Amino acid sequence: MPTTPTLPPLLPRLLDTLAGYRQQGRKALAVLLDPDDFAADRLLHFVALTRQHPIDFFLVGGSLVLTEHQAALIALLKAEAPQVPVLLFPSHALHVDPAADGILLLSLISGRNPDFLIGQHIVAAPRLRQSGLQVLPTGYMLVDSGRPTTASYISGTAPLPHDKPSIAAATAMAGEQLGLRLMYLDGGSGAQQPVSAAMIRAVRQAVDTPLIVGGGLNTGEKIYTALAAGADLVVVGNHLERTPNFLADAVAAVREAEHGLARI
Ligand SMILES: CC(C)=CCC/C(C)=C/CC/C(C)=C/CC/C(C)=C/COP(=O)(O)OP(=O)(O)O
Ligand SMILES: O=P(O)(O)OC[C@@H](O)CO
Ligand SMILES: [Mg+2]
Repeated sequence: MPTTPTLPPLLPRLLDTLAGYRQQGRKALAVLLDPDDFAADRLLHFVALTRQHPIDFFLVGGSLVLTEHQAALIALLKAEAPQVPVLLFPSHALHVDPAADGILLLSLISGRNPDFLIGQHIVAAPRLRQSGLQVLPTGYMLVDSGRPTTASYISGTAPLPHDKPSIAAATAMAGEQLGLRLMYLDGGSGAQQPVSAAMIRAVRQAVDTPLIVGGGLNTGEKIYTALAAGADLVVVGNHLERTPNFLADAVAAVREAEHGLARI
């Protein structure tokens, strides 16, 4: 007798977890690892650090991504830190890998490039369905950070103006009305200046979804500011790649923001 295929749950567990953070005022930290900068010995050292200074998620992604690098990176994370969920942060339909736990299914709503709004998603959809990955539909907004970033260049889109919180708020509002469940404000990898507190506050007030903020968060102060302005989850990539010991400061800043302590 043919079996009825089981459809994935409407609200995946990871999305539930993030929505829960928002309701409980819990703040979270994700570390972005770029598969193309994969070096097993450095990674092992970094994962050991995360045992002393626990993080909430690993994000795995980059603008190019050679498949075997991504697979090796996920395998290492699953072997060494099985308790930390691994979320794909893809820039292309080719980057779907069922070995991760979930995927930030980004729709680049700050841009006007149909391929990154819906095109890549159509190509990825059957493989995503088959993969069993938890799908987290995410409104992805690139924000001008003073210079072109890899993501703005690769996507061929103009980022949101840095000093226009109201445009970011309306963009997020439209994304939420279209059914997106997370919002991600990103200054872009290696941003010169992070997304402003005013913009984070405006988006926070405009939507009810959990809010992710990343790009150029390279001091505890910047992390604290982003969280205090309303981010639920901050993402740190480049600075931790270069300076793994920054993890202690990053985790401390997240805990301070969570407890509403004033920074000295
Ligand atoms: C539907 C699927 C599966 C994919 C499409 C996903 C979309 C729409 C992506 C939005 C646009 C985009 C190109 C995002 C890039 C996100 C990313 C992985 C940034 C990290 O950039 P790096 O390549 O690490 O930058 P650097 O290494 O140069 O600092
Ligand atoms: O590498 P950084 O600048 O920390 O940025 C992380 C992430 O938000 C990039 O998309
Ligand atoms: Mg990178």
